[in-house]
Amino acid sequence: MSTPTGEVSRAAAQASGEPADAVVRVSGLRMNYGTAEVLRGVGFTARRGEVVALLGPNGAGKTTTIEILEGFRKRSAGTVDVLGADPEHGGEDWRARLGVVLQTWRDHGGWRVRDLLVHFGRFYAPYSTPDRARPHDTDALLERVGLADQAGTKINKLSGGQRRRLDVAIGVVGRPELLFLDEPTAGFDPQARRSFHELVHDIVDADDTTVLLTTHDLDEAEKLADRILILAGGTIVADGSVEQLSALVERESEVSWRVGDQRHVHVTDAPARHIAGLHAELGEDLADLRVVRPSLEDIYLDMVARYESGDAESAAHEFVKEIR
Ligand SMILES: Nc1ncnc2c1ncn2[C@@H]1O[C@H](COP(=O)(O)OP(=O)(O)OP(=O)(O)O)[C@@H](O)[C@H]1O
Repeated sequence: MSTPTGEVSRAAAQASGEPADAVVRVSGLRMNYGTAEVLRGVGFTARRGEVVALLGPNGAGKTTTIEILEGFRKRSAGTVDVLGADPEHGGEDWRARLGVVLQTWRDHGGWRVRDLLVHFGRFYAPYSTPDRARPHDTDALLERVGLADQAGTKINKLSGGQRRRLDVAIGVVGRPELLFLDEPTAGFDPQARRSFHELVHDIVDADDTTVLLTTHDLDEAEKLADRILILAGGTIVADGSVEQLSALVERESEVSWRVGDQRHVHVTDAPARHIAGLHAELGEDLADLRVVRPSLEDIYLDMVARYESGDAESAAHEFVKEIR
């Protein structure tokens, strides 16, 4: 699908059933570190304005995937298209359309907040277009991320939460079409996490930005993302909204009850009907009735536990069985 310059034909992509407004297209992506096969055929797309979470256990290959998409890491095989180019051949003009929220800046502690944003913003000015004036107006951006009062503060005097807000401001100062967030709220308390999520939504909605974030936390993926991709065993083992993925796992419930001393168990996709039948049949003899529906989280956490005990391949395999 790629031409020698890395451009991908939109017609070819549409013919293959991919969305026309895809900003990221990945297929058959493989990555080996020496003899270790970390990615074994990863494929997904992300559309314009979509917030996509790449979720998976420690060491599943999330950071590797986004580093390949950012053009920071050379893949072993597969096709990758990001904003119409192969990241391995993306030039400065391509890079200017991306935003990356890195872990907190430590090198610029003596800089003042506003000066640093102006400094980074200058890089984007030559890439301004009629549709997207670059960079963001500095004061408007400071206002939006809640740092207007800290404009003249030195970075080493900011609190942890304020620094993270500055990280986001730096990531979006060039008004990116695609923003990468690698484990954006690792180590946050619940309150800081919630306010960070609101900030990301606010910023990306305003510019219809596509966001690709990594996390190992299902709750974070659910709060931030329109769509979740679960990476395990080197491939994407599930792809959908939380509702879609939950619906897949909630098909089968386990109904258990007791009659006298005897306990009974029945697995069904229609628990209400089964319970009504039991009630009609057993009346007052029906005791200790329980319905257990495994949630997406139960199944995900089981998979992570198995994965982290060293059984990555069977963890991924069992997970796929559970949700199909
Ligand atoms: N430069 C490298 N050289 C060799 N192996 C690497 C390198 N970078 C990552 N790995 C290995 O590749 C695997 C995937 O790592 P990666 O950081 O992409 O996973 P991750 O899903 O982002 O993990 P985490 O959630 O812990 O950050 C791990 O086993 C890691 O040890």
